[in-house]
Amino acid sequence: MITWTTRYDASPAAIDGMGTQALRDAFLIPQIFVPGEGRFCYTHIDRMVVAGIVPQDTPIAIGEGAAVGTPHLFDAREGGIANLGRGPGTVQVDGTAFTLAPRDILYVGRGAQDVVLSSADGANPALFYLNSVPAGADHPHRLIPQSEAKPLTMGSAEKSNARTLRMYIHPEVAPSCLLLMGITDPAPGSVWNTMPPHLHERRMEAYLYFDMDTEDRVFHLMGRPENTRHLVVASGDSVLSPSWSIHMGAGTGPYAFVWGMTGENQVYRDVTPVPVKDLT
Ligand SMILES: O=C(O)C(=O)C[C@H](O)C(=O)CO
Repeated sequence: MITWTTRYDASPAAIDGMGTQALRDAFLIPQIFVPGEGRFCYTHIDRMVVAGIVPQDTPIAIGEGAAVGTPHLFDAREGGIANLGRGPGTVQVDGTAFTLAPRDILYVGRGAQDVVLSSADGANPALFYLNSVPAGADHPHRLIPQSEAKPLTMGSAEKSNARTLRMYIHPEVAPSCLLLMGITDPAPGSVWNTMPPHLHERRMEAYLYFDMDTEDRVFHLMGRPENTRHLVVASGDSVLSPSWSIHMGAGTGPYAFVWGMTGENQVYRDVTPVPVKDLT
């Protein structure tokens, strides 16, 4: 079964009037992985589609495009599909099979029609996570194993923010039209991600937190630098970060997250860092 929800964009001023639930309804996509289902969210934030797909014994086809107004989902879009489960899974794109080990990402180029996802073992299913954005150019489908991603080490243990960020869909690794996608792992004992917090006015971003203990939470910070809010996030929750919002988070235990971006450019360092002392 595939279900779709929608999120409209919100302005920086809108968060002034939002209580906790309104904030969550606008910026959080809760529990995206449901066994046997595909949960899709059409966001009006740069029209990114965010989805979790968990095939068990039956493959799940996601190529149909009614929800985006084209015959097929990828007629005018590209996408990245990460396997965040513990077991392998396969994505068939127009008859070509790509097998994704845990932490591999498949780039699906514009024009794909039949896209069918399956798990090798329904009892230990692949957890497929999709970011899809409008595309104006064709790039070939490409499997990016974790070993081919470009790692960047950032932060320090002294500041509790040492972490490894791996770029998968990025011009230096696997070209795309405007999608960027990667996975960040805080080092053991480090809790903070995305330090220093920053804005990138020319790109939106979606986070998907995963590999967390059921008891743990990440406190994800968002909002304008002078007007911050927080979202309490569990494993399998996705957070939408409009271009006007800072983003950073701290976890109560180990976690990882997938980041996906789109917008005007693919310049990862086109960001405006905000010193922590300037946040209020
Ligand atoms: O921990 C980090 O730093 C990140 O992963 C940063 C994200 O990639 C990001 O926010 C990019 O703008």
